[in-house]
Amino acid sequence: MGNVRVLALYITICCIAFIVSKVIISFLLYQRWKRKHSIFQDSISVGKMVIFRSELMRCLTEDVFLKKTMKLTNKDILGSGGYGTVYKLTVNESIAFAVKRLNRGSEDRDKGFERELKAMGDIKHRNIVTLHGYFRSPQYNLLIYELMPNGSLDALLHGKSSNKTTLDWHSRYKIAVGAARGISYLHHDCIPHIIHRDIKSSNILLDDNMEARVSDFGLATLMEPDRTHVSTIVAGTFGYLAPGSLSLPLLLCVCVCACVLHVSNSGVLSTEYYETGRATAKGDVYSFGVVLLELLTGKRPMDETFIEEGTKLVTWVRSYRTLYNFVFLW
Ligand SMILES: Nc1ncnc2c1ncn2[C@@H]1O[C@H](COP(=O)(O)OP(=O)(O)OP(=O)(O)O)[C@@H](O)[C@H]1O
Repeated sequence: MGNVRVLALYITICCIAFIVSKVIISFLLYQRWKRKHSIFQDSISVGKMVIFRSELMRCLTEDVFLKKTMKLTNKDILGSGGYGTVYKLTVNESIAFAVKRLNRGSEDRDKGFERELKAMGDIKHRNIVTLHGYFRSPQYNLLIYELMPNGSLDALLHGKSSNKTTLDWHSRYKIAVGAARGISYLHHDCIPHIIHRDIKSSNILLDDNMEARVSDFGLATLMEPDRTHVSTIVAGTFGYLAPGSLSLPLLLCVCVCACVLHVSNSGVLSTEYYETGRATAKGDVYSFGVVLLELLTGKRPMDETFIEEGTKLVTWVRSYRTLYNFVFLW
């Protein structure tokens, strides 16, 4: 009888040891999986957080922000660009933000971060994405933006067919006018004036009313009102950069731009950013003209078919204009 009891005891101990070891192994594997999937593997508790005062930001204390940020995973990625990755940070069922992470270490990224802060700190305009605050730590710079639920114009026009929405002409017109108002505000009403330098469809985001909002001020340059240009190294996105002179197809768009942005056509014609490295407000107007062509044609400025044919959107539209001139004006 005594032997049976001892055997039972052994079996019980073995079972308990087996279960405990399984629990410990599962816990360690889970920790490893979590570390692999979490974006912020190192603690980011050391850093300085600045929140610009607004009603909405009352719910976001530094503690809540850091806790939620540490839990971000790849599933929360909204998109990524040349300077960093943007995540959706959900605070509660009704409040969410877009957090842009810029890794520190590269001088370029640090400069981009400072530019965004300088340019965006005080801007409140219905056609510009609001910057709510930022967090600066030794490893990362984080920018906290208003979340744009309808993504970017680029994704709407050229995204995967599954999530592509067809834009009617009224929506396209509304987006064009909204973006023009945002750019006009940067050029004329901000002191110092702001030259965006990277106007393109992926930097035009859409709010819940499909209203256009200009975003991404990582290349923005500040300019005193009495100056006409700022000399910089040429940066921006190929296909949107102003060349030595304005090509004909943009004339149509420029008429619209000129009306809304109060820039004279002759001014736009003398844009020379690509050749001289002089950033001017007119360079933004040229890039905006390319966005208008994108809205009108639904084609990317550097569409694959264009590259195959050794052309680009601007030149392609020009060929149609030449045809139009030939048929109707000759
Ligand atoms: N406030 C926001 N709300 C919702 N989505 C956003 C927001 N900001 C950015 N995004 C998404 O994240 C993507 C990446 O944005 P980001 O500004 O980092 O790069 P980009 O403008 O696409 O490219 P690049 O930085 O190379 O010019 C955007 O295309 C957009 O889809």
